[in-house]
Amino acid sequence: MFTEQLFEKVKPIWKSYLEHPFVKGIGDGTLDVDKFQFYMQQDYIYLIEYCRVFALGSAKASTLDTMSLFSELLHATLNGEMELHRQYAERLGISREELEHTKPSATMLAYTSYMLNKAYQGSEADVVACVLACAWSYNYIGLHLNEIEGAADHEFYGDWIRTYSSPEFTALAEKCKALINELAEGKSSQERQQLEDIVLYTSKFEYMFWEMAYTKKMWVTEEEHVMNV
Ligand SMILES: Cc1ncc(CN)c(N)n1
Repeated sequence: MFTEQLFEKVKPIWKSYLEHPFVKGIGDGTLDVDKFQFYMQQDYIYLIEYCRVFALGSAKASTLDTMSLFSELLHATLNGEMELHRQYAERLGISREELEHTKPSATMLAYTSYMLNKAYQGSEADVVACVLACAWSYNYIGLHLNEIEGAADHEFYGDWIRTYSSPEFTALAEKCKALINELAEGKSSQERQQLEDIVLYTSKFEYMFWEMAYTKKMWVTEEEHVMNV
């Protein structure tokens, strides 16, 4: 199956997520809350753009089943996953306004711009390739962290782990996998390579996102500009 081949390609990158201090910190509950807050705000505005990618998928869908799946993913992200962020924001004393108007970091903007560009230019299969690493790798991380004794019961990070390891989130990731397997069938090796490239690039962006969150990196600082003149 196409997703099995894809997994072999992205495995080293995805394994590095599990070793990343941000992800490990969620798993053992030691992550600094200010880093999580930074992540959660960037992730909220990431998800707004991610929803637009699903909408493009619906517009490009060649069957009603595919159109329906993209609209299901859009609905689940807007009203399910983003509700997790809204609840964390409330716990952290961040208003809805502030959350929605978070200033974008360079990595968040680069990642979402890449997905939107590919989704606008490409086919419905390219759109699924754009969202695949997002849905599947979060489920992969959620399921791994859920195996750590007591992690899902952590009073702060437990909600995050329970969301991404939930049967509902797992089912959505599985639907994305099934759709790309269906769409990849009958495609030329060049077209399959194109899909694989999108999944590889988005997987690399996922790592950069964890790193951005851990270092709370927005943009190159004034000092760095000065040093490089
Ligand atoms: C950056 C990122 N990638 C993926 C997901 C899971 N939808 C997310 N919330 N944020």
